[in-house]
Amino acid sequence: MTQITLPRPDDWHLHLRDGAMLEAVLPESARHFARAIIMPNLVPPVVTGAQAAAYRERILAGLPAGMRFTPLMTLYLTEETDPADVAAAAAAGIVTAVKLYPAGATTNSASGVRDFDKVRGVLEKMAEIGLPLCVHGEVTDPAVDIFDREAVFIERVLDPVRRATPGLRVVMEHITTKDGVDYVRSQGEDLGATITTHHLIINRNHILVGGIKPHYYCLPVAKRESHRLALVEAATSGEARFFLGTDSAPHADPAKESACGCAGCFTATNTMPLLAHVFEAEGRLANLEAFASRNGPAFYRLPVNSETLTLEKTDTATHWPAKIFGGAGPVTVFDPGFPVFWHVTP
Ligand SMILES: NC(=O)N[C@@H](CC(=O)O)C(=O)O
Ligand SMILES: [Zn+2]
Ligand SMILES: [Zn+2]
Repeated sequence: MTQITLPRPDDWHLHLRDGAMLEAVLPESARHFARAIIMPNLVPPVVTGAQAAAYRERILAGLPAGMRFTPLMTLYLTEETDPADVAAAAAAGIVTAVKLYPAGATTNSASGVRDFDKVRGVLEKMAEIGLPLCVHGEVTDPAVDIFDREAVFIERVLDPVRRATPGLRVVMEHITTKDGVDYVRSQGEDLGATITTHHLIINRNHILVGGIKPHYYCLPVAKRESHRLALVEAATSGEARFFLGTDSAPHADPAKESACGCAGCFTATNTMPLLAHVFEAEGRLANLEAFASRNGPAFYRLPVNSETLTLEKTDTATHWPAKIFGGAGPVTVFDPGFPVFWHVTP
């Protein structure tokens, strides 16, 4: 038996949704993670400080008795966002970051940004107060191939926006390419990146070979194997600017198993055992602590959690429920497609 104990991990990119879905998925995250950056892409989106405060209350109210979990709230950046509201929400401790969705890039992103000149005032205010911008980094130009959208976003949008706003602290969310890894490494300390669990495990073949697998479909879509390998190398390197953001994104099964299925993988339940597997396979288990517990707080200028989490490896494969059930319908838990021998100790 092998064991590893880490400071309790955090999830720096999480979709908790609302209502019945929130109630079903919240314990799955709270069981292992101390804090999470909560994505604001509800319908309608969380755009003001008051809405973020109300959403935080709904999350805390949904937490089962005996569980501790701190939701770190974000605001959904729109072309109408008021810099003063953002600054007030940050000063009051209501929001930890602002989220940029290019309009139409992903699930519930219709209110996102089309014209970056319209958000210049907000970005400048954020640079001034040190509030991070979390970015869904894909262009939405229909002429750009879906597998190239991250690389093109870096060149056409991200790099120009960062140059135009010196001091802006940016997290490239859920990077999926070697281009993303290389860009982060080429830049200074004001740029970080989250990497998801599933992008360390699947490539585009997993989605498309032998029949289409809707539960492996997420955005940004998984890329070819060479990109997955670059992500694994970066995540397991221990380097400070790469940290865990699961992007666990629940959709009820009928919405995924459909002629037009939703994007999102649900990994809240089994992320920590899966990461232990991936890091051990690289001979880098010792760096799991950096990736899951230390680098995120360092970037967000928050303390590392004082509580711990222990993972244990046994001779028998770990089993998770294939689905979790709640009022919003069944949600399929991400299946890595190979046996995993790690579990989180109770
Ligand atoms: N990752 C996804 O595939 N889906 C996310 C949105 C997002 O993070 O882009 C969702 O909200 O369902
Ligand atoms: Zn996204
Ligand atoms: Zn997401």
